[in-house]
Amino acid sequence: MLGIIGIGHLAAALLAGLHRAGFAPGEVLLSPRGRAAEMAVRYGHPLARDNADLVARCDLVLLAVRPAAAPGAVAGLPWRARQVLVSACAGVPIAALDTGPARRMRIMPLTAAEVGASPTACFPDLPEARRLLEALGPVIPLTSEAEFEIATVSAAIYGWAQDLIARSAEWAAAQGLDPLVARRLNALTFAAAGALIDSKHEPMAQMLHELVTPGGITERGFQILKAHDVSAGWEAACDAVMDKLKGR
Ligand SMILES: O=C(O)[C@@H]1CCC=N1
Repeated sequence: MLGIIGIGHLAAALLAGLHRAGFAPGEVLLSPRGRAAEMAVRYGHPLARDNADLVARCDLVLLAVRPAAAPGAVAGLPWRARQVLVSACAGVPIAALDTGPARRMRIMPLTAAEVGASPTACFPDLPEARRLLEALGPVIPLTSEAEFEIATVSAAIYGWAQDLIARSAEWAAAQGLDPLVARRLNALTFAAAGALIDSKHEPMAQMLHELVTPGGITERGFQILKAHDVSAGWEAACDAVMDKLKGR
Protein backbone atom coordinates (compact mmCIF):
# COMPACT_ATOMS: atom_id res chain seq x y z
CA MET A 1 0.00 0.00 0.00
CA LEU A 2 1.09 3.58 -0.67
CA GLY A 3 0.94 5.89 2.34
CA ILE A 4 1.03 9.67 2.08
CA ILE A 5 2.25 11.92 4.91
CA GLY A 6 1.50 15.63 4.46
CA ILE A 7 -1.78 16.28 2.66
CA GLY A 8 -1.40 19.83 1.33
CA HIS A 9 -1.60 21.35 -2.17
CA LEU A 10 1.07 19.08 -3.66
CA ALA A 11 -0.43 15.89 -2.23
CA ALA A 12 -3.88 16.96 -3.44
CA ALA A 13 -2.50 17.28 -6.99
CA LEU A 14 -0.70 13.93 -6.70
CA LEU A 15 -3.85 12.23 -5.41
CA ALA A 16 -5.82 13.58 -8.38
CA GLY A 17 -3.12 12.19 -10.70
CA LEU A 18 -3.17 8.81 -8.99
CA HIS A 19 -6.96 8.67 -9.24
CA ARG A 20 -6.75 9.57 -12.92
CA ALA A 21 -4.17 6.81 -13.46
CA GLY A 22 -6.46 4.22 -11.85
CA PHE A 23 -5.12 3.90 -8.30
CA ALA A 24 -7.97 2.32 -6.32
CA PRO A 25 -9.20 3.65 -2.93
CA GLY A 26 -7.80 0.62 -1.09
CA GLU A 27 -4.29 1.23 -2.49
CA VAL A 28 -3.65 4.55 -0.76
CA LEU A 29 -3.58 5.40 2.96
CA LEU A 30 -3.55 9.02 4.12
CA SER A 31 -1.99 10.55 7.22
CA PRO A 32 -4.88 12.20 9.09
CA ARG A 33 -3.83 15.88 9.07
CA GLY A 34 -4.08 18.80 6.62
CA ARG A 35 -6.56 18.21 3.79
CA ALA A 36 -6.71 14.46 4.51
CA ALA A 37 -10.40 14.35 5.48
CA GLU A 38 -11.39 16.21 2.30
CA MET A 39 -9.25 13.89 0.13
CA ALA A 40 -10.58 10.79 1.91
CA VAL A 41 -14.12 11.83 1.02
CA ARG A 42 -13.19 12.76 -2.56
CA TYR A 43 -11.31 9.56 -3.46
CA GLY A 44 -12.44 7.04 -0.86
CA HIS A 45 -8.96 6.54 0.59
CA PRO A 46 -8.81 5.47 4.25
CA LEU A 47 -7.11 7.54 6.94
CA ALA A 48 -4.33 6.19 9.14
CA ARG A 49 -4.62 6.77 12.90
CA ASP A 50 -1.29 8.59 12.88
CA ASN A 51 2.04 8.49 11.03
CA ALA A 52 3.30 5.47 12.98
CA ASP A 53 0.16 3.53 12.02
CA LEU A 54 0.67 4.61 8.37
CA VAL A 55 4.31 3.49 8.28
CA ALA A 56 3.40 0.17 9.90
CA ARG A 57 0.84 -0.53 7.14
CA CYS A 58 2.59 0.74 3.96
CA ASP A 59 5.52 -0.49 1.85
CA LEU A 60 5.87 2.81 0.02
CA VAL A 61 5.55 6.10 1.91
CA LEU A 62 5.35 9.43 0.13
CA LEU A 63 6.40 12.45 2.20
CA ALA A 64 4.90 15.79 1.11
CA VAL A 65 5.15 17.94 4.25
CA ARG A 66 6.79 21.38 4.24
CA PRO A 67 10.59 20.95 3.94
CA ALA A 68 11.31 22.36 7.41
CA ALA A 69 9.00 19.73 8.93
CA ALA A 70 10.41 16.77 6.95
CA PRO A 71 13.15 15.45 9.29
CA GLY A 72 10.82 15.57 12.32
CA ALA A 73 7.96 13.95 10.41
CA VAL A 74 9.89 10.74 9.61
CA ALA A 75 12.05 10.36 12.73
CA GLY A 76 11.00 7.75 15.28
CA LEU A 77 8.48 5.95 13.05
CA PRO A 78 8.47 2.11 12.83
CA TRP A 79 10.48 1.81 9.59
CA ARG A 80 11.38 -1.65 8.29
CA ALA A 81 13.78 -3.04 5.69
CA ARG A 82 12.26 -3.38 2.19
CA GLN A 83 10.22 -0.22 2.75
CA VAL A 84 10.81 2.90 0.66
CA LEU A 85 10.37 6.53 1.68
CA VAL A 86 9.75 8.82 -1.29
CA SER A 87 10.40 12.42 -0.28
CA ALA A 88 8.89 15.24 -2.30
CA CYS A 89 10.33 17.87 0.05
CA ALA A 90 12.37 20.39 -1.97
CA GLY A 91 15.90 20.90 -0.72
CA VAL A 92 15.82 18.29 2.06
CA PRO A 93 18.86 15.99 1.67
CA ILE A 94 18.38 12.23 1.90
CA ALA A 95 20.78 12.21 4.87
CA ALA A 96 18.39 14.47 6.84
CA LEU A 97 15.66 11.80 6.71
CA ASP A 98 16.21 9.10 9.34
CA THR A 99 14.27 6.04 8.23
CA GLY A 100 16.39 3.36 9.91
CA PRO A 101 16.57 0.30 7.62
CA ALA A 102 14.09 1.66 5.03
CA ARG A 103 15.48 2.99 1.74
CA ARG A 104 15.02 6.63 0.78
CA MET A 105 14.62 8.46 -2.49
CA ARG A 106 13.83 12.02 -3.52
CA ILE A 107 11.36 13.13 -6.16
CA MET A 108 10.36 16.58 -7.39
CA PRO A 109 6.88 16.32 -8.87
CA LEU A 110 4.97 19.32 -10.21
CA THR A 111 1.28 20.00 -9.56
CA ALA A 112 0.68 19.15 -13.25
CA ALA A 113 0.65 15.58 -11.91
CA GLU A 114 -3.04 16.35 -11.50
CA VAL A 115 -3.39 15.96 -15.28
CA GLY A 116 -0.67 13.30 -15.69
CA ALA A 117 1.82 15.88 -17.02
CA SER A 118 4.43 16.24 -14.27
CA PRO A 119 8.02 15.66 -15.42
CA THR A 120 9.09 14.08 -12.14
CA ALA A 121 12.81 14.18 -11.33
CA CYS A 122 13.96 11.37 -9.04
CA PHE A 123 17.08 10.09 -7.29
CA PRO A 124 17.82 7.28 -6.86
CA ASP A 125 15.50 5.57 -9.34
CA LEU A 126 14.02 2.77 -7.18
CA PRO A 127 11.77 0.30 -9.04
CA GLU A 128 9.32 0.17 -6.10
CA ALA A 129 8.31 3.77 -6.87
CA ARG A 130 8.05 3.45 -10.66
CA ARG A 131 4.31 2.82 -10.81
CA LEU A 132 3.70 5.82 -8.56
CA LEU A 133 5.93 8.14 -10.60
CA GLU A 134 4.67 6.97 -13.99
CA ALA A 135 1.12 7.74 -12.88
CA LEU A 136 2.14 11.39 -12.50
CA GLY A 137 3.80 11.92 -15.92
CA PRO A 138 7.25 11.43 -17.54
CA VAL A 139 9.94 10.22 -15.09
CA ILE A 140 13.33 11.99 -15.20
CA PRO A 141 15.88 9.85 -13.31
CA LEU A 142 19.04 11.63 -12.10
CA THR A 143 22.35 9.94 -11.34
CA SER A 144 23.40 11.77 -8.15
CA GLU A 145 21.85 13.86 -5.41
CA ALA A 146 23.83 16.88 -6.66
CA GLU A 147 22.22 16.45 -10.10
CA PHE A 148 18.82 16.05 -8.45
CA GLU A 149 19.32 19.37 -6.65
CA ILE A 150 19.91 21.13 -9.98
CA ALA A 151 16.76 19.51 -11.36
CA THR A 152 14.81 20.76 -8.34
CA VAL A 153 15.27 24.34 -9.60
CA SER A 154 12.80 23.42 -12.37
CA ALA A 155 10.04 23.32 -9.76
CA ALA A 156 10.56 27.06 -9.25
CA ILE A 157 10.85 27.66 -13.01
CA TYR A 158 7.44 25.97 -13.32
CA GLY A 159 6.01 28.74 -11.14
CA TRP A 160 7.74 31.47 -13.13
CA ALA A 161 6.39 29.92 -16.35
CA GLN A 162 2.87 30.10 -14.92
CA ASP A 163 3.51 33.75 -14.06
CA LEU A 164 4.69 34.46 -17.64
CA ILE A 165 1.53 32.80 -18.98
CA ALA A 166 -0.63 34.84 -16.60
CA ARG A 167 1.06 38.11 -17.52
CA SER A 168 0.91 37.42 -21.26
CA ALA A 169 -2.78 36.52 -20.96
CA GLU A 170 -3.54 39.60 -18.85
CA TRP A 171 -1.78 41.81 -21.39
CA ALA A 172 -3.81 40.29 -24.24
CA ALA A 173 -7.06 40.65 -22.29
CA ALA A 174 -6.23 44.29 -21.55
CA GLN A 175 -5.82 44.81 -25.31
CA GLY A 176 -9.35 43.45 -25.81
CA LEU A 177 -9.02 39.69 -26.21
CA ASP A 178 -11.62 37.63 -24.37
CA PRO A 179 -9.87 36.68 -21.08
CA LEU A 180 -10.61 32.96 -21.45
CA VAL A 181 -9.35 32.95 -25.05
CA ALA A 182 -6.21 34.83 -23.92
CA ARG A 183 -5.65 32.36 -21.08
CA ARG A 184 -6.01 29.31 -23.34
CA LEU A 185 -3.92 30.76 -26.16
CA ASN A 186 -1.02 31.65 -23.88
CA ALA A 187 -1.12 28.41 -21.88
CA LEU A 188 -1.04 26.39 -25.10
CA THR A 189 1.68 28.62 -26.59
CA PHE A 190 4.05 27.87 -23.70
CA ALA A 191 3.11 24.17 -23.84
CA ALA A 192 3.75 24.20 -27.62
CA ALA A 193 7.28 25.60 -27.20
CA GLY A 194 8.08 22.85 -24.71
CA ALA A 195 6.48 20.07 -26.76
CA LEU A 196 8.43 20.99 -29.90
CA ILE A 197 11.80 21.26 -28.16
CA ASP A 198 11.20 17.98 -26.30
CA SER A 199 10.34 16.18 -29.56
CA LYS A 200 13.54 17.19 -31.41
CA HIS A 201 17.27 16.70 -31.01
CA GLU A 202 18.62 19.61 -33.02
CA PRO A 203 20.35 22.41 -31.08
CA MET A 204 17.86 24.77 -29.43
CA ALA A 205 19.78 27.81 -30.68
CA GLN A 206 19.32 26.55 -34.25
CA MET A 207 15.58 25.99 -33.73
CA LEU A 208 15.25 29.51 -32.38
CA HIS A 209 17.29 30.94 -35.22
CA GLU A 210 14.93 29.32 -37.74
CA LEU A 211 11.95 30.75 -35.86
CA VAL A 212 13.12 34.36 -35.62
CA THR A 213 12.45 36.22 -38.88
CA PRO A 214 15.08 38.95 -39.43
CA GLY A 215 13.34 42.28 -38.87
CA GLY A 216 10.22 40.47 -37.62
CA ILE A 217 8.10 40.59 -34.47
CA THR A 218 10.00 38.05 -32.35
CA GLU A 219 13.29 39.85 -32.98
CA ARG A 220 11.69 43.18 -32.05
CA GLY A 221 10.54 41.81 -28.70
CA PHE A 222 13.94 40.21 -28.04
CA GLN A 223 15.56 43.63 -28.42
CA ILE A 224 13.45 44.96 -25.55
CA LEU A 225 13.99 41.87 -23.37
CA LYS A 226 17.73 42.24 -23.94
CA ALA A 227 17.63 45.94 -23.05
CA HIS A 228 16.02 44.92 -19.74
CA ASP A 229 18.62 42.17 -19.22
CA VAL A 230 15.90 39.57 -18.73
CA SER A 231 18.30 36.65 -19.37
CA ALA A 232 20.67 37.88 -16.67
CA GLY A 233 17.75 38.27 -14.25
CA TRP A 234 16.54 34.75 -15.04
CA GLU A 235 19.99 33.25 -14.42
CA ALA A 236 20.35 35.21 -11.17
CA ALA A 237 16.96 33.86 -10.03
CA CYS A 238 18.07 30.27 -10.79
CA ASP A 239 21.31 30.87 -8.86
CA ALA A 240 19.34 32.20 -5.88
CA VAL A 241 17.06 29.13 -5.87
CA MET A 242 20.11 26.85 -5.96
CA ASP A 243 21.67 28.72 -3.02
CA LYS A 244 18.44 28.40 -1.04
CA LEU A 245 18.21 24.67 -1.79
CA LYS A 246 21.79 24.15 -0.62
CA GLY A 247 21.09 26.07 2.58
CA ARG A 248 18.36 23.66 3.71
O1 LIG B 1 8.33 27.10 -3.58
C1 LIG B 1 8.69 26.06 -3.01
O2 LIG B 1 9.60 26.07 -2.19
C2 LIG B 1 8.04 24.75 -3.38
C3 LIG B 1 8.96 23.92 -4.20
C4 LIG B 1 8.55 24.16 -5.61
C5 LIG B 1 7.23 24.74 -5.50
N1 LIG B 1 6.92 25.01 -4.25
